[in-house]
Amino acid sequence: MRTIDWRDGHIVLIDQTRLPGGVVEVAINSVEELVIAIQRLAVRGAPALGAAGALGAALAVRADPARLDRDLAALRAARPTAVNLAWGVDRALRRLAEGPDAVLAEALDVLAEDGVHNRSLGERGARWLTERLEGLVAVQTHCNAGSLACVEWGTALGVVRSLHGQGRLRHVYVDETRPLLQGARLTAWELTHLGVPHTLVVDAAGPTVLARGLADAVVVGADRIAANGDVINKIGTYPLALAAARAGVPFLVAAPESTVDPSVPSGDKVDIEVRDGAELLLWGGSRSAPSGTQALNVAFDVTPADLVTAIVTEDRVVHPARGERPA
Ligand SMILES: CSC[C@@H](O)[C@@H](O)C(=O)COP(=O)(O)O
Repeated sequence: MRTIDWRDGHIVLIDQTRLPGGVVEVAINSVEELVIAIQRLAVRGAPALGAAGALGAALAVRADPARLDRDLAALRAARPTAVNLAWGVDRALRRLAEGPDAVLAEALDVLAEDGVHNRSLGERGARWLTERLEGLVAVQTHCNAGSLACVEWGTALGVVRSLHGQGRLRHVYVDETRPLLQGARLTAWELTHLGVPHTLVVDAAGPTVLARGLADAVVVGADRIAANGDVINKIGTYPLALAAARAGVPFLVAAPESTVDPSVPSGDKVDIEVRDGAELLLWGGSRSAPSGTQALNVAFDVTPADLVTAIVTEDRVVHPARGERPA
């Protein structure tokens, strides 16, 4: 089942806020509804946001032409950090002159390519690891870069799935990924369904997992990759990269080419999303900090290129720590 798809003239998506409680599908009939779904993280993860952008553009061009510019601007701006969202909008609009059916066809191509690209980059990432590591491989990951973050298959979890398929995977350590628990709720849910052995740890334990030699590599996805190889991903990725360097284990980033943004020279130029402090201050509806406490809810961080051992995409491997640039 795809995370996001087009059915009977509208978008359907799995509401990720409802997992792991249950798989609940939501129908999206307008750009306005889609923007809300993106902002509340019902659909999330960079490649899935690319698909949402493309399908959202298809919805926009079928609606009232007087709203088109406003709808497209709202869609592009729904979340600022993952470059894939605006990329998906622009990709579908390439065929605007041919009419709404052509825009939809282009959007559906984006969805079809997602699974193909993810399988390819997953295999490339697994090969990169098995050429360097002996025996069974244990992986540490962060956030969710699985099929739920894409249309299907997954990026970092695509690497994990390839390793698992080859009988080369020992274990996956999953950071819970505060404050919205994409690791605990989504990655652990996916790995459970795949029959992949895994262990959940609090985010702060990630560096200790590496220091104790429990994981042989860190494998994560990305929301944006700057031209110099800086990697922008879920907050908490950068500490893992520091710990991986200290422990001498590779830090591997698995992402499609659509996540590379040649227009951004380095990570410090990327708009990092700051979300509502309530996500930190409330826990299951009750306060986790005294009333009046301020919260800074920074949703992403920048891992400098010199800590990124390799980036694998559907087309290539780039080694930023050796000075290679993705763009
Ligand atoms: C293949 S998904 C890569 C990233 O998008 C993922 O690691 C991530 O940081 C997602 O953040 P989210 O806030 O859940 O959209």
